[in-house]
Amino acid sequence: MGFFDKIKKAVLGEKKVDETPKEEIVEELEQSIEEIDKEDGLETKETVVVEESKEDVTVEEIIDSKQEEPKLEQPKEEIVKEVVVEEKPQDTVQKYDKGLEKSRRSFGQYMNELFANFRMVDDEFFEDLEEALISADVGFETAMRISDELQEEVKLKNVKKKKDVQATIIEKLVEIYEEEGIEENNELNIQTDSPTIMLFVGVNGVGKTTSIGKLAKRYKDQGKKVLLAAADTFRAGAIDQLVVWGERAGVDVVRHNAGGDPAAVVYDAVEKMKNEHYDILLVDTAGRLQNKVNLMKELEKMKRIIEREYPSAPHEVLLVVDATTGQNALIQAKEFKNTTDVTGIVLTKLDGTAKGGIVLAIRNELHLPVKLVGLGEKITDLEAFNPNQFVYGLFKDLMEDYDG
Ligand SMILES: Nc1nc2c(ncn2[C@@H]2O[C@H](COP(=O)(O)OP(=O)(O)OP(=O)(O)O)[C@@H](O)[C@H]2O)c(=O)[nH]1
Repeated sequence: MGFFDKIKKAVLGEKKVDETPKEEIVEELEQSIEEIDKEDGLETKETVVVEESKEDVTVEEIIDSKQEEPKLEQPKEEIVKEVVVEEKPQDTVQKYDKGLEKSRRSFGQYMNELFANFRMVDDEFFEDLEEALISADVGFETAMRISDELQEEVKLKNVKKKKDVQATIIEKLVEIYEEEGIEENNELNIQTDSPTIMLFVGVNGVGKTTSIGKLAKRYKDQGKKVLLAAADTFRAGAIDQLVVWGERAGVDVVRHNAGGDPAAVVYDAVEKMKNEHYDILLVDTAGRLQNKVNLMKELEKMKRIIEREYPSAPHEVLLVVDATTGQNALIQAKEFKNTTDVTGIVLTKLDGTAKGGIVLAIRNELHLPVKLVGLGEKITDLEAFNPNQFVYGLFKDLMEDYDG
């Protein structure tokens, strides 16, 4: 099996996943329902029409709307069930696929430009390659590493053909995720038999509150009792925003007034967690990097309060960074890593950027695991980071070109 086939298999499974676009699934669903309606002598047109304005309408939403319809009992439910079952496994693949579209396109473009005038693998080619990789936001160190490794490989295997050089580059990029000896656990450290507490840090506007809201919704849907703590007391807006996300997700929020002591919010939240038996506590903190000492002290104080009640907590300190800021995200991550014990990264707004290569830089230069990725603004658009899916989403077109 080819190198890229292995990745494809890991992402898509043995069988080729049906890549039917959601619109087509919906259309099929509508047609099936119409047929059943005709058999039943019902006119369904107006009830099954998908609202044009709802661009991102989910199959679940459509299904919900259909379940309200009268008289269509068993047969429609069966169709609906089928669609749900088929949709779920590829939903994540599609989200990665869509979320990484811009990055994939730009990466492909850099590679195409690089190889447009390819003649041979000489010094000039390696310089151009380094430039192309840096432009694709994989980071300076990563670009140099790939270039060095490629030079060795070229000598070792006498790689000359354009196609083989291209394949080797992608192979090297993918290998960054597969290095032995570097432990990377992309799973969130969720406790199964005791409460889980996670702190979220990151500068303003990166998507901290949104990510907390999305994660809260996910755990709530799994039947967990979730509590949020608005410990970013620096800005009144941040508190209000968390309250709004709490409402959206249907979970409780502990809040104080703006300007209060964040540690006092955490104290109240921990008490509430203990007394009312919450499963998960997500703490929104203020991430003011301009004052590192204060930030460190503030976080340490919060941790001490948490540890007093739950000695193994916090179970995660997640740094939220905005992928659209590219290299700035990397710099922020480096600074936070030096300031506090970050256990993982939440990389937001991947859908809005062509700088998806930043994941490779974070992986190669920081050795901090990316644990969650934001792939859109909807409450369901937060995904567990899956390296295979990421790599496939980023290099899919190139893999298909080179691996046949
Ligand atoms: N496209 C896209 N937008 C996102 C994503 N995550 C967050 N956003 C948007 O980013 C903006 C900022 O998000 P917030 O959650 O308010 O950021 P924050 O870090 O909490 O910022 P402060 O509240 O100012 O500290 C909002 O408009 C979000 O909708 C994502 O994954 N994709």
